[in-house]
Amino acid sequence: MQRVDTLIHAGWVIPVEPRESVLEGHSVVVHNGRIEAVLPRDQAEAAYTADAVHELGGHAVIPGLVNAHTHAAMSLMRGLADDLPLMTWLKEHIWPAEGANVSHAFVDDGTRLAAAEMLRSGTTCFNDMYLFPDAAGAAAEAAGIRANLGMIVFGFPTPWANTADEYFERGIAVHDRFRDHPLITTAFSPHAPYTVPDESLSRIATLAEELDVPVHIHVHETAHEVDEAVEQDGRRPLERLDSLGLVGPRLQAVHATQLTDDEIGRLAENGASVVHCPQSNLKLASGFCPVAALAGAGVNLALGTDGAASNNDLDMLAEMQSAALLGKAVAGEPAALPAEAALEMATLGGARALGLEADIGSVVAGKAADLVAIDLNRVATRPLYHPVSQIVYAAGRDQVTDVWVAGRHTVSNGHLTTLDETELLERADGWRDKLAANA
Ligand SMILES: CSC[C@H]1O[C@@H](n2cnc3c(O)ncnc32)[C@H](O)[C@@H]1O
Ligand SMILES: [Zn+2]
Repeated sequence: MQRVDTLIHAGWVIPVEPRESVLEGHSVVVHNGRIEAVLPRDQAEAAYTADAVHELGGHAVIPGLVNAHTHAAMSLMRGLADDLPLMTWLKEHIWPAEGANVSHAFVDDGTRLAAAEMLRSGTTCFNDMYLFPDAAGAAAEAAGIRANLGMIVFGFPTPWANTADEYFERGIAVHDRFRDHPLITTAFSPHAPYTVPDESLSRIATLAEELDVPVHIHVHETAHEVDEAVEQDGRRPLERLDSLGLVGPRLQAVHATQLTDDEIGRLAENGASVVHCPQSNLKLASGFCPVAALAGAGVNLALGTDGAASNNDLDMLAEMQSAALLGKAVAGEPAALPAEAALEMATLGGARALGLEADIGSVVAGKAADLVAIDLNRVATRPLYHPVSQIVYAAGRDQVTDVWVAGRHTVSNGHLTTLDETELLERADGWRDKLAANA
């Protein structure tokens, strides 16, 4: 008998790799933060004893969800400005509020609040794009959640940096600080083609190769963005990014609601990922990402919530359901984006986009033990024909009971083990008062 850290006896294990696999009555064996084995329960019990044994018979265990695009600290701006189109929302509400209020302390508190919401709803990894990424990293560390921090770049001053050189210096300092961290990685995160000049974008193309990191950017979010670029520059933004060397396997193209067939082909040929944010696109009326066409062309698809100021939650289960339903509506085809494909987008697709597929995204021996247990023994998900159908089309985040990140039990029976929720709420209220006073 081998002694290990944790044994999870599940009703079903949904490994995601291979896509259609559902392992009934299986156990996940966890040791030193990694998945040691996934076995039928009787075999696991015959071979292993564990310090912690979890009986989760009515539960499905899935890979930790990967939120592939968010602005975590914007949880403190949830509900600040609703029901507006993107550029009015940004220019008249969000950017002024950020200019007046965002600081290291704001990002620390906002990211902790977001991490609590994400962990409790089954997200174990988030791809962040926000000011003060050093504070976001420290908050993620405290929460015990995996994070990819944005080395952000804008073409104008913000509370984080004033000049192009300052953005690069500060971003690279964050990269260096977290270089060997077990849960934290970095990406270049130029905000968008319309806010970052060519010189900075080509510098990013070179540095991303040197540092071996992805490039995370909002692109083709609205028709207005594309039309304005064509008017000013004679080219569509993706063409401009391509000419600057940014359309390649490192690219995480966020939103991509406006794509021609040629552009879909170009993304596929170059191995780029698209990060679909259906609820933010719906709320800002930005447009519809052609996910079925992208999947058909072989483009890797990931899923993100965007920030809580435009979503207005960080709930990846709900996002999966929206993606699956909208994918069918946009394609005019109910077979487009089946439940298994939506789950893959929210897990392995995100891991691939972040360059972390060797480590996370599926429940496979050797990968990190980023795991989520969902209680299917509830009225919302019974009777049960297909666990994956219940997870994608019916389950709510209140059904997430247990979460492990690299083997650490961060949510236990619905309770966060790493952060004090009462304190998070008090601080959130404090920021609400400050933002309201500064408005
Ligand atoms: C580079 S820091 C992130 C920056 O992005 C802003 N933002 C939030 N949501 C969106 C969106 O959907 N499109 C474009 N920009 C967005 C956020 O307020 C920060 O300023
Ligand atoms: Zn965004």
